[in-house]
Amino acid sequence: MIQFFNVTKVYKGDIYALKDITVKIDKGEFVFLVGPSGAGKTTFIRLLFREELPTKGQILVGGRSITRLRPKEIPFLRRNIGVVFQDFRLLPDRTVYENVAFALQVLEVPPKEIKARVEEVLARVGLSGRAHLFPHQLSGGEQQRTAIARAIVNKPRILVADEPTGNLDPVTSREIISLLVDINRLGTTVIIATHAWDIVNSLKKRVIALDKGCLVRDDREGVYGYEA
Ligand SMILES: Nc1ncnc2c1ncn2[C@@H]1O[C@H](COP(=O)(O)OP(=O)(O)OP(=O)(O)O)[C@@H](O)[C@H]1O
Repeated sequence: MIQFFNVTKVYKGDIYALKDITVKIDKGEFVFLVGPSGAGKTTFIRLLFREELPTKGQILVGGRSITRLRPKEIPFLRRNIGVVFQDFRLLPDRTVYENVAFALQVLEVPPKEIKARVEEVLARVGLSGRAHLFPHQLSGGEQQRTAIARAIVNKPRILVADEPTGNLDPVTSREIISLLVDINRLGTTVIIATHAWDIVNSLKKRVIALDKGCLVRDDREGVYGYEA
């Protein structure tokens, strides 16, 4: 479902963020992407939803080359990929409900359907009673749950998260990762870039390790490998 073929990304200033990465992630997998700061994790994720283009190599998502998409085809790729960030990126002047609904409004989903789908997804992330609150009235964990609800409300086939627990305490971090595991159990491919070594070590999921832009490890039931 996701394939990187000899992908290299060089940023301005001759910075090799990724070097010759070849990797395949199947439909329905749960993958941790680990590695020290600057290893290339964020770059990997940005390439995946075509926020950046590779300097060399090819990336396929669902059998299609995403490096060759025309600009007007990019929204179709992004409909299949939900993205969650460390800093939540919620709209501060909209409620939980409105933040999630907005993702469907831009796709011109009919209002009646929006209401049903937002209510369903908020129940799924455990926020039914918090729908009317604004982001500043929520805990960090609740803000991240809102961001996850927004990312999955359109039922994407892939969910990527870039350090989703980076701003959260250890207990809340575990809850958020559990939620992502639940989402994966229902069939969504989940890819998480993280420094949370204790969580990675306890879950025994696939671990892809990057270091200085190189893929240095790919283990089926992996561990973090070193302390952050
Ligand atoms: N837009 C950019 N322009 C120039 N260099 C960049 C850019 N984005 C990332 N880099 C560089 O590419 C390398 C990989 O960065 P990346 O953010 O992908 O690493 P990371 O593993 O996500 O790090 P962290 O764990 O600190 O978030 C680093 O050397 C970084 O400084």
